[in-house]
Amino acid sequence: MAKHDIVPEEVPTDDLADRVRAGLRSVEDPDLGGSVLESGLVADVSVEDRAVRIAADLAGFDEPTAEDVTEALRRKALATPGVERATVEGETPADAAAEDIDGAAGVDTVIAVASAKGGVGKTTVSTQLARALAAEPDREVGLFDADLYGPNVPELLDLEGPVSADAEGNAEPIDNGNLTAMSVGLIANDEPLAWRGAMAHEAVSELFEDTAWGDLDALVIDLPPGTGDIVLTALQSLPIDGAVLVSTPHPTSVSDTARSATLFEENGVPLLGTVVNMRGFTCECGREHDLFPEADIEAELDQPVLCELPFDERVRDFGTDVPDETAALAETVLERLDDVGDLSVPDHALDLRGLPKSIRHEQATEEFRATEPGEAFYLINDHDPSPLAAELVSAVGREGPPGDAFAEYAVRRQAPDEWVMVVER
Ligand SMILES: Nc1ncnc2c1ncn2[C@@H]1O[C@H](COP(=O)(O)OP(=O)(O)OP(=O)(O)O)[C@@H](O)[C@H]1O
Repeated sequence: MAKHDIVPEEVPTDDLADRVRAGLRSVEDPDLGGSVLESGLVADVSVEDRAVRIAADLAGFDEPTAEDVTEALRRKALATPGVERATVEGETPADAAAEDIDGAAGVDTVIAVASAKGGVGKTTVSTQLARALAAEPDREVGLFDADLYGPNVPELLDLEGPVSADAEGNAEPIDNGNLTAMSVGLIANDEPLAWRGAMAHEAVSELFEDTAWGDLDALVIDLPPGTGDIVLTALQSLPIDGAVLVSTPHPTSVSDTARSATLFEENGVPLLGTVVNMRGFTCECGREHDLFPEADIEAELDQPVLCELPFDERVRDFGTDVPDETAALAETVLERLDDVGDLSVPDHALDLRGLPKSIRHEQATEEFRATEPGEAFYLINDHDPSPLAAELVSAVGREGPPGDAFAEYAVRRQAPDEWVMVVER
């Protein structure tokens, strides 16, 4: 007889949760001794449709110990009559660290501006975009100049140090009227080369996090050019909601931009589109000239062109004026952010973070198999869960890439340590 046959059809979930808790009482906390319930290792037990979820604080254990504790908790839960499935979810070191106050905690939306090549107008676009966003009176906007080797934002915005620290020791951004800004150039004075070296790539994310941004609606980051270590670390560690790429219409700039686009996609940062800078110019007689009339950049990069900016020598003298093209760019960027916005994650999503890596795949496939056909399965992980999707395909006897095998399949990085995957079973 299957064990769930010996309990009534409808088991009140509170009773079942109590019975699971009673069973867990005999599992010992390997660190503090005594029961995992008394020691606080098990923070919560919840039940839905005979499926048990145990929230456990495994952050302080090494991998093998966390694995043993997880297995012991699952076995005990599954041994409780009426329980069909048991999942253990761990509080991650990242959850614990989230309690630390981070200078960027009050920032709603982070937009990165990047280019594969130097000199294509990335800083120009970043500052204009930030100014255009800040032109809306109710919107608080910041600009972070992460370009270690050519921090030009202080010059463009006419910013000067010194940078002072607030009571928590975080750097105060410089107030530029309607914008607040921080630049590695303000910290490194005239010696940006001093940032070179093994730790340079970490310096960008440290300065970002150690800046007291306050409550901002939007923060624009001017990334360094290229696809090197600094950009990669910034992509992986900063909470970027979407990226704007800047390219000129020149074929080499476009093909380099395609490489940047791949890097962003591989790191789960949504691409908002491309700004094509210096597309053409208007001569004194008033005629417009397109320098590369054949270039179909939208098709080549397979992503939207957000706007095309002409070559305009007045570009450095706009000051706080917002040209029509950049005002429209800001609106398009906000619309695109809505399009690529975070997936809304239900409470019952399977959170694999904090669990020993060796059991994550098993838990995910088990839970996915138990999902009703046609229902959406949500999974949260601390790194890209895409490789797991192939296992889900075969777990339910399907074939092909996940995008073809399932009616709905999406992976989104909501925060540096929060990747969400949704798959329709
Ligand atoms: N649309 C434009 N029309 C005319 N000049 C422009 C335009 N966009 C940028 N420029 C000029 O081109 C130069 C490079 O621009 P910018 O500093 O914005 O590029 P970048 O990509 O940030 O460069 P890097 O990161 O390599 O320092 C600047 O002198 C800038 O004033």
